Amino acid sequence: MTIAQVERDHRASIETTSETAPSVAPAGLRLRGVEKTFGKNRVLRGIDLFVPAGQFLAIVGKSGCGKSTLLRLLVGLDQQTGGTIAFEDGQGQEIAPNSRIVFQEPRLLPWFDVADNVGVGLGDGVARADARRRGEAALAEVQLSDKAKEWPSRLSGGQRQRVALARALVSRPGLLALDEPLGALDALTRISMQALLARVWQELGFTAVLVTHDVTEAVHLADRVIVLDEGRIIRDIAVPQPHPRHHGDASLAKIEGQLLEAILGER
Ligand SMILES: Nc1ncnc2c1ncn2[C@@H]1O[C@H](COP(=O)(O)OP(=O)(O)OP(=O)(O)O)[C@@H](O)[C@H]1O
Repeated sequence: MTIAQVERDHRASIETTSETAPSVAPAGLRLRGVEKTFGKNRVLRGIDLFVPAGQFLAIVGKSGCGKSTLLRLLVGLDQQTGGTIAFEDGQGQEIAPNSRIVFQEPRLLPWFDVADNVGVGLGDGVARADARRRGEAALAEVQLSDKAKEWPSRLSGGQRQRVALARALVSRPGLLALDEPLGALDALTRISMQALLARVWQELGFTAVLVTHDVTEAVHLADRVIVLDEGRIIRDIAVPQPHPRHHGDASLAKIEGQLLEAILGER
């Protein structure tokens, strides 16, 4: 990978769709008839969806059903070919959201230490010392203060992903999009990262949209799960259980079963 590619990917992960000052208001989402085609490939087919401000939504579905495409539209990394996407605060007033995305790969800059990697999540226009100070504060939120002066190459995969999460959180996003953020981690690290994600979501109150292949992860984290199939929403299931949730909980297992049936087309 060239330096230019690393910088481009990194920029994508800190890019904001907002043209105004960053907002801390959680962003509700309202999608009407959203379509996305690539050439002749109609990937999203008329998505209608309302996500209240502050909700934790998970999107599951078979490989290639359009999950990542939908997520990229939500954070403005790509444009829909039809329909509308609007954002609103908890009172229903339209807002320009401060959106961030975390990818499966942390996409850290190898020539910056950990605190500076987090600080660049604030974008241009923030003094380096201020960005570093706020970066250190965000590192505390992901319990990584002791690694502030470390190089990314010296961290474990789970620690790197916590840095990527801190870089997304440092600007206090109203919408946090998560594209398989735990997909490359081992099972135990995944479980501790799930607990961390649930905690920061509860503490900071942003709207979260998680794309995952793992229905156990979806029901463990989200308070609502939608199933995409060939670019359409075919199931929309609430997960009302309070946090913290426990792996092995029977009521969560039942919802998992319903989701798997929907994904596998058994009903
Ligand atoms: N930039 C692009 N150009 C052309 N086709 C694309 C592009 N991005 C996605 N697609 C196509 O859109 C479809 C959906 O892709 P997407 O990545 O959204 O699926 P997904 O559900 O996230 O899959 P996975 O679970 O395997 O990551 C696929 O057929 C893919 O080839």
